[in-house]
Amino acid sequence: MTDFLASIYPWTKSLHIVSVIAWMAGIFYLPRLFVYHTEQVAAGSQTDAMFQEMERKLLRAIMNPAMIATWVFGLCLVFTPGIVDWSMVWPWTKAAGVLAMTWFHHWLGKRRKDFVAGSNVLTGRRYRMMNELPTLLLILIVFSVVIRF
Ligand code: HEM
Repeated sequence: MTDFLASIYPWTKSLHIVSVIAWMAGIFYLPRLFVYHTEQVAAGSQTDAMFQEMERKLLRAIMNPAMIATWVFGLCLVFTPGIVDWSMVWPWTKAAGVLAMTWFHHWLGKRRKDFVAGSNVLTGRRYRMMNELPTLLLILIVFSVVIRF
């Protein structure tokens, strides 16, 4: 199995990076939609329904599959021989960043359901602030995996 993973390594890594890009596109865009949804849209209006549809499609059609693909290809890289040395610091900081990013994804999913139920209580400012979190996590993850301290 590890020989097989080693033989497909360039493919796994390419697919990992492609999935990450798709996932991050959604992670940054969905909270922006929430900001506009909160600040510009009246509950129950036609625009409200349109925003809910955009948010649902973004999460279900792009973000969920991209997150799963990132995890699958990322774990294949973890099990590829010679890639991860757990005695170093970077795999742990990367893992912490990735787990926090996954938590943020699920937090966004719950907030989407709030809009559907008409029970969103967060302000646009709050969504803007939360949007800083994936930026910080992205920096942590990329520095971990590239600098390899
Ligand atoms: C979801 C769980 C994830 C796992 C298990 C995982 C695992 C890995 C591993 C083991 C590598 C090393 C490959 C190598 O050195 O050849 C890697 C590479 C990489 N990962 Fe992840 N990763 C995950 C998520 C992410 C996320 C969320 C991002 C960005 C936000 C990311 C960005 C990258 C990048 C840019 C590389 C290429 C680094 C390089 O070639 O120098 N990964 N990943």
